[in-house]
Amino acid sequence: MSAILVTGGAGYIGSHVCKALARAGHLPVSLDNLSRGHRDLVRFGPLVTADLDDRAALRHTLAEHPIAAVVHLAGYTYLGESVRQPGLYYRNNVGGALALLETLVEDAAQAPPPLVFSSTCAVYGTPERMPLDETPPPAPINPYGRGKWMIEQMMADFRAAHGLAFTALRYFNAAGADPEGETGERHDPETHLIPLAIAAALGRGPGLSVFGDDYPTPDGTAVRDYVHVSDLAAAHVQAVEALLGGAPGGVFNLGSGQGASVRQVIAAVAAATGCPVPATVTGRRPGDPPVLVADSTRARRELGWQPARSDLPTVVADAVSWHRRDWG
Ligand SMILES: NC(=O)c1ccc[n+]([C@@H]2O[C@H](COP(=O)([O-])OP(=O)(O)OC[C@H]3O[C@@H](n4cnc5c(N)ncnc54)[C@H](O)[C@@H]3O)[C@@H](O)[C@H]2O)c1
Ligand SMILES: O=c1ccn([C@@H]2O[C@H](COP(=O)(O)OP(=O)(O)O[C@H]3O[C@H](CO)[C@@H](O)[C@H](O)[C@H]3O)[C@@H](O)[C@H]2O)c(=O)[nH]1
Repeated sequence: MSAILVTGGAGYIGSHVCKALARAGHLPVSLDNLSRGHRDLVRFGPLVTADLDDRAALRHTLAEHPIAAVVHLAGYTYLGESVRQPGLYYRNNVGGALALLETLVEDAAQAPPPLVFSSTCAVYGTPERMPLDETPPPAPINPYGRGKWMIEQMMADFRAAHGLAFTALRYFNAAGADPEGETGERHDPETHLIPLAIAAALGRGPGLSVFGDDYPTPDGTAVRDYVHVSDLAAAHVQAVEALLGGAPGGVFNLGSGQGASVRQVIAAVAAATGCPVPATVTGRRPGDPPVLVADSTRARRELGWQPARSDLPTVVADAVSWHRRDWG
């Protein structure tokens, strides 16, 4: 059994990655400062409660467990917040990643463990061609995306200087929840469309704000690619195992390949809950591109990735089941 360090393992995607790693016979060792994660979602291996910046805790964790690889998910994740508070994002996400990278390569006598990094389609900015493969040069339009692109470039520099092998997984919109109900999405505050639409439908939150209906899309609302979090988790296991097997690593877009507009998501939530979603159109959210849909051919071909639950009705149904349970 190999121990895999999972930063951000108490978070939404991280907890699903831990489950998938454990299922595949690995020991996920979560490192999370619990600033936005949840202790009770760490169910599949030990938790080290520490900040990425705490180099002593990182060193101790690396010494205590024979860490074969690292999955680096820890970070802040809100595009809108990053526009309002860029310093927070550069300090936590870029500064945190730098502390991690420097600690991983500290012991010059040993090859650093390979790293799988949570990147995002937000690195592409407002690309012209859809679906989107990995060829357009990154041109992020918000501090969150710019920070993720900086981290990808930092990892490439660490590869050149220190032999760090890495894979960057550029996720589109993570959504849904573990179909067995062991973990799911619990952001606080919640800003993501699907949980907010479910909360509005079930009377657990305010009516939904639709951020703009004047986009150049068929119904005027923004189009995104909602990919099931369990499918994302499976890709992490494949990426880790490829690196452990000596593969060179790479950059992969992870999405379902299907675009859904905000209005289509609202309709899917209404169908899954049997309740209408009260919604009002407000202005566009700064930093939001009109359309993002993935071409994940490279991940399918090189990692053998096969998304199984990423059709919108399944994504929404799994999210509804989780929230009904989690909200009690
Ligand atoms: N949710 C999405 O749709 C999406 C899409 C693309 C990329 N991502 C990336 O995936 C990763 C996970 O996203 P998520 O939705 O699970 O978010 P999340 O907030 O649920 O999880 C992030 C976790 O990181 C922890 N964390 C944050 N800063 C930390 C620090 N300095 N030290 C230690 N722990 C820290 C938080 O406590 C939290 O548990 C993030 O890097 C995010 O940018 C998410
Ligand atoms: O109350 C809301 C919330 C969202 N939206 C819209 O719904 C879409 C999806 O928004 P959201 O669920 O907030 O996700 P994103 O802002 O697209 O960001 C997610 O997806 C990105 C990749 O696309 C990741 O990088 C981020 O970490 C992750 O939070 C966007 O068009 C939003 O404008 C609304 O209309 N109303």
